Amino acid sequence: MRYSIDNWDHLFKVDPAKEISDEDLDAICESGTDAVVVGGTDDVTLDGVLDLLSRIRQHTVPCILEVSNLESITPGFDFYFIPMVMNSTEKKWMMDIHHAAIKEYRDSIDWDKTLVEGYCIMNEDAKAFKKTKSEMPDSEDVAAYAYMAEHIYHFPVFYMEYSGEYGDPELVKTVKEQLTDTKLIYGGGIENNFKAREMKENADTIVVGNLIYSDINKALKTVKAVKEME
Ligand SMILES: CC(C)=CCC/C(C)=C/CC/C(C)=C/CC/C(C)=C/CC/C(C)=C/CC/C(C)=C/CC/C(C)=C/COP(=O)(O)OP(=O)(O)O
Ligand SMILES: O=P(O)(O)OC[C@@H](O)CO
Ligand SMILES: [Mg+2]
Repeated sequence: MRYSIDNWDHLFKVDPAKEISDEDLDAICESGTDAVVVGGTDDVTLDGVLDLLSRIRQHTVPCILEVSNLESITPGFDFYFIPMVMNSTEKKWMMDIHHAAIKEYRDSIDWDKTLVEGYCIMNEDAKAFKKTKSEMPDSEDVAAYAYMAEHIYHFPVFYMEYSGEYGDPELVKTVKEQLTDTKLIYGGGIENNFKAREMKENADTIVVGNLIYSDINKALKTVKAVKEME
């Protein structure tokens, strides 16, 4: 089947490095979310990825691997998200690691199922920010990254990543205004229905991650909250 992000309002992101009960994972998969993303920053192993894949595969929800390292890439997902960290100070996270992956996997890649994400990480305390040695952009920088994502790199997705922290809705609005074809994903600190809706006002798609582990019932409610908009 060919999936498309064009109609995705809501994604859950589950972390292979974290424990999740069958009951909670089943509820996530049956919640009505548009897809379940498997991804994290630290301690992502092939075993952890395969464990989640086999459990999510018991449901019909589309299952996406957001690739975080070369060691945990595996076939079997409906879709692959490839992060490229635009505000990293190291070329590795925008070029070298992808170059290595292409050398290893180029014959296995189905580009119809692969989506490149221009990431801008905006929480200094996030593991991904530290790992990629990102530098904090100001509003003008973020808008310029978004514009570059669309017009220079032709990325299908620009991802405003506040992982662990709630971002600035006004900045999300400004960024959305830079984009025509490139889709805007917002993720970070969505911990209730209000925040889910506030970010979905301007982002094309919102991602709920940590709330799954801190308050599963609130996390599940965010699906209906954004699906009821419009
Ligand atoms: C066999 C097969 C099917 C092959 C196809 C595989 C495929 C499609 C390959 C494509 C080729 C390619 C170019 C791959 C690139 C692979 C790669 C290693 C990219 C680097 C990704 C990257 C920049 C990682 C750095 C960390 C990062 C930005 C992760 C994104 C996820 C993220 C920010 C999670 C949030 O963090 P979290 O862990 O949740 O934080 P907390 O724990 O604090 O909550
Ligand atoms: O974990 P939270 O803060 O919900 O962020 C979601 C996602 O953007 C993380 O990559
Ligand atoms: Mg997380």
